[in-house]
Amino acid sequence: MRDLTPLALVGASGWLGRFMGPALLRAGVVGPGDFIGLNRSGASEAYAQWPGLRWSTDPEKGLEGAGMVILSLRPDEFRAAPLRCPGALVLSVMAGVSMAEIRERTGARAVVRSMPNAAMEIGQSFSPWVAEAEADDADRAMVRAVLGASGREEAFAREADIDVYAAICGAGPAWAALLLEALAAAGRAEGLSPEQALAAAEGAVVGAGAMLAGQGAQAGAMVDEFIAYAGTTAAGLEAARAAGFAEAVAAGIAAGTQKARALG
Ligand SMILES: NC(=O)C1=CN([C@@H]2O[C@H](COP(=O)(O)OP(=O)(O)OC[C@H]3O[C@@H](n4cnc5c(N)ncnc54)[C@H](O)[C@@H]3O)[C@@H](O)[C@H]2O)C=CC1
Ligand SMILES: O=C(O)[C@@H]1CCC=N1
Repeated sequence: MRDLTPLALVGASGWLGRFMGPALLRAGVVGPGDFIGLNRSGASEAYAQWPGLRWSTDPEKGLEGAGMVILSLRPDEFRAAPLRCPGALVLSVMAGVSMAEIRERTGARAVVRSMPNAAMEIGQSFSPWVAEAEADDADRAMVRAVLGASGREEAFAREADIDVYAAICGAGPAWAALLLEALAAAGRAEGLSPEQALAAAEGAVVGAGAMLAGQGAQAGAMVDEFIAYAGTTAAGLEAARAAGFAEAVAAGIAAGTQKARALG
């Protein structure tokens, strides 16, 4: 079977990388001897429990012989650096950089794109991914293992959809934070102290998030049930709808999707 090691993580000390790398090592997806961390600023503290890891600031040397390369750097950084890794399986988490461009710039054997999110920090990212036809079963299994070490992964078919995934899933924690913050601000406006408002908003968002796990298909029915109840929740939901709640979210997702498309 083809050897996908060593695995090189470019951007290993970045926002996502410093959680993704340690998660891979903890889960044993790769052994410490088969991991190469690449980062311009060197090793992050997040890797302190693996003192013998191979680190490089030089992509030319760091990527030499890599069986798999994860690209977790920003699109403009990717475009500015020579990141050649001919023959490697490349998994990119970059927004907006197409498979075709990644293949051309890296010389990859096969390219996979994913859109994880910052919940990688707690091993709770939802990470949809799409693979080129060139990726074989072993490549796909490795991608599942890599992304699965930081949460839940799910394959999808059309690369074009990844820009929408960027707007919804990539930004996932930001959307929940925005809702929490808006709830807290509204609580303050209704007379709660800042502390009370934050505790109330956090409690509502966190508890609801846990309750909705695996229940996405029921969300519409749940809203209908609350509306039919005709109590305080219904009053709130109806006023928010009338004020353009759905339109505001749709505008946000359209803008995020557009931005991802424009990066390409
Ligand atoms: N932060 C997030 O919530 C999400 C980010 N993404 C995508 O993930 C990618 C990485 O994002 P972040 O971790 O937020 O970025 P970041 O800016 O925190 O990390 C990128 C790291 O790559 C390093 N780097 C840049 N060029 C390099 C090079 N040539 N060689 C070695 N290291 C290099 C930088 O020093 C930095 O530490 C981006 O393309 C972004 O679109 C996707 C989903 C969510
Ligand atoms: O905000 C960003 O550009 C990155 C990519 C998708 C989510 N976060």
